[in-house]
Amino acid sequence: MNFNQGVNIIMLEQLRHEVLQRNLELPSNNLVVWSGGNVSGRDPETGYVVIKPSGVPFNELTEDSLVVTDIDGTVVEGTLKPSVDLGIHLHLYRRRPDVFGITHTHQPYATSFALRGEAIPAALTPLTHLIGGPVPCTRYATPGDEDTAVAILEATGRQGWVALARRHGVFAMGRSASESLMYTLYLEEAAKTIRLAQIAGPITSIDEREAQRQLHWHEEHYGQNVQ
Ligand SMILES: O=C(CO)[C@@H](O)[C@H](O)COP(=O)(O)O
Repeated sequence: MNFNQGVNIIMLEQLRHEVLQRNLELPSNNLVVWSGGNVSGRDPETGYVVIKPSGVPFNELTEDSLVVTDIDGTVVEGTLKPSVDLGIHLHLYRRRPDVFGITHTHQPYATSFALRGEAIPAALTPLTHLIGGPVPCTRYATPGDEDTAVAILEATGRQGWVALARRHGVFAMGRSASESLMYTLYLEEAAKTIRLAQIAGPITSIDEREAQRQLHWHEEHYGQNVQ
């Protein structure tokens, strides 16, 4: 075994661990039930993608049950059939070199907007800090079909991270599997708060320039990895 192979194996082990943990956080955060939804991650060195197997309930998932494929969908490791949404994940990875993790959920509050074909308005922090504008809703695409990825990219443009798939759920991209999950969690919190506020009456969005100002402020000041 040469050194490079050793590094790759360690990196994929780390990625497997991260992808398993993020998948397990889908049902524990009420973003999906049973075996719905999925998380994947892309290894920056090999370009391989680690994804959940199809139809396996989350309480039966293990690191060994995850499937590793190349960017064309050829299985390079794993004995189970990959997620039915693999083609959507791979299409997004091919078109977005900055994306290294994808989370797909059926989270109820955000999906209530997707069902109505409505964007989630940029109405409050922390969503505005993270997204800096409304979360768009795609045109209809058949669930599971790669066309869903085409519709997502139409809605997000080249830089957006999150879209509502019409009559389906949420797809979030990130610089890692963990970051993509984070977007879905903050999105669900915001969607729930907006739905609760809407019971009392209509709500308004934050002004576009102020939402962008919040996004940039957050990038410059929030967390430990800033000056
Ligand atoms: O919404 C869909 C079907 O498009 C999926 O999210 C399924 O709910 C989960 O599929 P697997 O990842 O288990 O194949």
